[in-house]
Amino acid sequence: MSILNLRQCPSSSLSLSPSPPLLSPSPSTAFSVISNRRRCLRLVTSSSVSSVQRSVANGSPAPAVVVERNQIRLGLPSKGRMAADAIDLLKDCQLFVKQVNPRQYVAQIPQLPNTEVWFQRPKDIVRKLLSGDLDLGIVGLDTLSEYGQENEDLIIVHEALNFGDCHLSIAIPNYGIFENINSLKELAQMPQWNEERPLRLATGFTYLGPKFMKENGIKHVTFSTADGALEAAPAMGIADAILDLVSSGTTLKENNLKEIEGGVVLESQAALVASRRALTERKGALNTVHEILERLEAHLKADGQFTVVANMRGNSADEVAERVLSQPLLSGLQGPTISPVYVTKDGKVSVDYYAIVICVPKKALYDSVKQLRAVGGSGVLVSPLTYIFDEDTPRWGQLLRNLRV
Ligand SMILES: Nc1ncnc2c1ncn2[C@@H]1O[C@H](COP(=O)(O)OP(=O)(O)OP(=O)(O)O)[C@@H](O)[C@H]1O
Ligand SMILES: O=P(O)(O)OC[C@H]1O[C@H](OP(=O)(O)OP(=O)(O)O)[C@H](O)[C@@H]1O
Repeated sequence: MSILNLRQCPSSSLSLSPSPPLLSPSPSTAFSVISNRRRCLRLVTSSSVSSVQRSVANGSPAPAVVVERNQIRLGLPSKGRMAADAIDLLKDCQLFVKQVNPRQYVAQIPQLPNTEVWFQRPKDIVRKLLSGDLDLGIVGLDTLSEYGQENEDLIIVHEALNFGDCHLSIAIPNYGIFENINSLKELAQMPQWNEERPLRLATGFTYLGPKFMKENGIKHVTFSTADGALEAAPAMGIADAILDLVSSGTTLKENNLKEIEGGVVLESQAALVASRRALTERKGALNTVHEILERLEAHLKADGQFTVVANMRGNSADEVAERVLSQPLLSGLQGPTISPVYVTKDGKVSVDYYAIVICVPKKALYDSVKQLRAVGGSGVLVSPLTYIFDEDTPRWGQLLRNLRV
């Protein structure tokens, strides 16, 4: 599919140039017509290397100015394993993405009236953040690192959105000459690899792969690339090893491959990313990112916690507090809330016991209940927490320092 984006452009400023090949030996057929003026003709094709990617590869900043428009643009994965989770996460933050139909690539979030959602492939979200066509995006850290190539215009606003967990890792066969090889060091030292016969690594990560091997001093290595099913490459005799994403590890196991010590290039999960230029120059972008960040943090923080309410007999709130705080899992977020429970006895209002309210991490729930019981807690009620809004989000302060605003 190709999109013709027509803006007026002086013909003298047009340039038509074939893109240089990256790692792939086949010459790219991508052409871009670009201008350094704001009014220009841009031809966007689905070919492998776009003008944006070329500018990333050259390390040069994308547009010199922020393109004028009124809406803040948030890029979300259009399909694949991240798409539904990204929408669900926003929904959990009370940000409802309204898409008229699934084939429409633009949507609205009524709660953020100045923001448009654009559905894009993850790698295109990164490219469009760099070109200035998107301001914010949700992508995996792996995609960000591969296509962002450490470009300083990309800022990670929230690095742990709690979905899309995986890691990028080298894997080798668990048979033949690799049977006793269990680390990157051992792999590098195998006598089989030399200038004439280097280690052949198949990967879709054509930026991160060579960078990682270089950083680890592995010289005798060549790279090949494919769009999927890389795990088949060693058995087919096309590669000696692969570098690919792993989550459950099932695909590796089913293809008689194993990971090796020191072979993890990066850990990844979904992240909220922004264009530095958009945050500093686009009106309203910083406010929007603040709101999204606050909602995300409040939801994600609450997601790992339960509210626990229990009753406890005692002579005073202070005495109950001492008992509760003697237990390591019962201090809550800031400390327990302890309130008197009023009862009527013989016509008189009195306080025999206290209600304790604390937040406990979900994974420590049962141990916390045991500790509560151990100090006299009874009638324990547990309910999920929806949001925890702190006074300020540490990531917001970090972002402002990063932007130096
Ligand atoms: N087991 C996994 N394998 C691949 N990606 C995973 C896995 N687990 C989580 N992810 C995340 O999902 C992203 C891949 O999503 P998806 O498969 O939709 O896109 P893609 O393959 O990058 O897209 P495209 O089809 O446009 O090339 C990865 O970049 C990573 O962040
Ligand atoms: O560790 P696992 O849970 O088994 O997941 C890892 C596999 O998932 C991804 O492939 P995907 O399903 O996207 O298909 P692809 O190979 O066609 O990209 C990735 O490229 C691995 O092949």
